[in-house]
Amino acid sequence: MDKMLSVSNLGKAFKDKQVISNISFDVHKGEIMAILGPNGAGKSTTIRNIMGIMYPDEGSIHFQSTNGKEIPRHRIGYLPEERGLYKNVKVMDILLYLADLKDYPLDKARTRALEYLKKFDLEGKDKVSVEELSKGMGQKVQFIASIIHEPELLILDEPFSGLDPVSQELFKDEIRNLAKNGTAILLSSHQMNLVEEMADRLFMIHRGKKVIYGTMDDVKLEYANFKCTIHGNNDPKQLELLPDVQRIEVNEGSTILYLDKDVNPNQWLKQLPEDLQILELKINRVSLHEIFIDIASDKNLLQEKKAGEVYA
Ligand SMILES: Nc1ncnc2c1ncn2[C@@H]1O[C@H](COP(=O)(O)OP(=O)(O)OP(=O)(O)O)[C@@H](O)[C@H]1O
Repeated sequence: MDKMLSVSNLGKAFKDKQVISNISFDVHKGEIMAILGPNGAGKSTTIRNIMGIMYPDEGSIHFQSTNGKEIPRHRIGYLPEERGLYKNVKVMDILLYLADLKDYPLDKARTRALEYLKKFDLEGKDKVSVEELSKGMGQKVQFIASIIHEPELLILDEPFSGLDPVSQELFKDEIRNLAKNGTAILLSSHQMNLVEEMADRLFMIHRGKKVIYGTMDDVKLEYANFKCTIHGNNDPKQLELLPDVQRIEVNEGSTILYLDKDVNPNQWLKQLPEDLQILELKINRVSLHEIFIDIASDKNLLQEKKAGEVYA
């Protein structure tokens, strides 16, 4: 697959504080690559360095188009984390102004703007000034601004934050469409369910360092171990001592047993003691959300893996 963006060994410090180090990943044509991590992990700093809003202390950033040449800046789209458009300007005027800055033909931009406003339930808002829009509407207009010029590479910093579920679906569909049509997409998010549904690959960052990098399938296979939820009145100590149990979580009337990697659930179930009270039992894989929480809270789901050693 064509690499459109390569980030190599990026490092950045603010005063004495190292905020990101050794960050390396690629984004390919037609893929959705997610960068995720807890608050303060370094996602926006990484993106701002890529966008040239600040300069890295170490490492390099390389944009490459499918024709082998560097992607010119005007072929990149960017939705910054800080939302905000000029307030007393009409929606169409701002979209055309931003398209013009990207050297995009104005007649095409006008047609695309009207199409997208319709698609995002903002039909007729082209003549309204930005200050009259709700927060979500403003976010939609800013999203349109980031794609109006048909970018080859699109970078979206927290595109879903503050959106209602219907608008989230609209954004999701459009982002998928863009990827299907060949746009390389890098998005940051901490909404795991959305990332799990959409991303082809992901890069998880924690305290400025890589903890996971790979395809969604690889990540699930590697980290999404099985967990077994048992409803019943049982002694947590007995459950904790069962084979292949990494750790347990005791809730009211039920216990979740997090199992080791590579456990075969059929065989594991066969060796449960007969005196265990089972009112209900469920086996499923941990979600990306749980993997994320474990990493963010330094629990031991990844204890066998040292951060940064997982994928090249
Ligand atoms: N301009 C700056 N000066 C000093 N420290 C900064 C600056 N920008 C970011 N930081 C620090 O860098 C760290 C990473 O911040 P960053 O905004 O990249 O995190 P993030 O992963 O995007 O977080 P969030 O999900 O909360 O937006 C934080 O500790 C933050 O305080």
